[in-house]
Amino acid sequence: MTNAVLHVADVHKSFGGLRALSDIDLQIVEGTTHAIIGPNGAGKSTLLNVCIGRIAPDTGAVVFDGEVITGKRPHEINQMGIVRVFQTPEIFPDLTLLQNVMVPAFAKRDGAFRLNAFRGTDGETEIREEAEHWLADVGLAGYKDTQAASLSRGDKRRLELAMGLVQRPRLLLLDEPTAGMSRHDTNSTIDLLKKIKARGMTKVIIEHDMHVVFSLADRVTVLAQGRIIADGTPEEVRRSAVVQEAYLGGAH
Ligand SMILES: Nc1ncnc2c1ncn2[C@@H]1O[C@H](COP(=O)(O)OP(=O)(O)OP(=O)(O)O)[C@@H](O)[C@H]1O
Repeated sequence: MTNAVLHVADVHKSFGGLRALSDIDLQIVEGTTHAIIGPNGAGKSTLLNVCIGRIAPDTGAVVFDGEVITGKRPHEINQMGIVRVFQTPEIFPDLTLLQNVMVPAFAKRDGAFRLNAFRGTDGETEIREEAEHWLADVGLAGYKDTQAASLSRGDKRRLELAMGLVQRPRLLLLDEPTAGMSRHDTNSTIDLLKKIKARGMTKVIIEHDMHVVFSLADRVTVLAQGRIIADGTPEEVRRSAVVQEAYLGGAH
């Protein structure tokens, strides 16, 4: 048995007559960066949503740190240490960057964010310092009092990452971290994610950009039409005839 942090065990999910996930069995090993790739409609988002409790599988289970999490609510799974960032920008545009990072820090400590949390509470200094630390970590220390709405797309992603890191996740799920970014922003995001990778944090990345996948992943799982068609090192996957066929036959 491997030291899997997350085990997706024999998961199936249909939407009406459409089989979005079939026979999915996947292990995410502690300390690795594991990419999930596949053509449009392959089932990547559905799989991620099953892992964070937003979608219930028809059969099968998700086991996190030895505990079955299937059936738990998304916020419970989040509290256990699975943090998802990106895809939809989930920042607070009217708040400053510092306040944005303080919100999940409060939520992590208190189990929920209280509207009056910014007003002098016992832990505010500690939480402020924690938020400042993670803003600096993603390179945004100089903008802590700036309103989040004014950030560039790349910097919004950095902010989201800080909001995820402040929760000190056991497993970080990155949903298309470079979608819609310029090559320059993509490369600086890769550098940032490499820095986080060097600390040994376990990460799952859903990504279309192969440059990002091959720059970061230790292991790659390829989905097509709801099934795992390949799983291996980036080199093994790159050379796989089945994978090449799936991509040539698909939208990419
Ligand atoms: N809530 C839903 N109701 C019905 N069908 C759905 C639902 N969510 C996803 N699907 C379908 O399930 C299949 C898998 O979708 P999913 O979004 O998981 O794929 P994906 O690999 O993330 O695609 P993309 O790369 O385009 O985001 C698709 O055919 C999609 O249309």
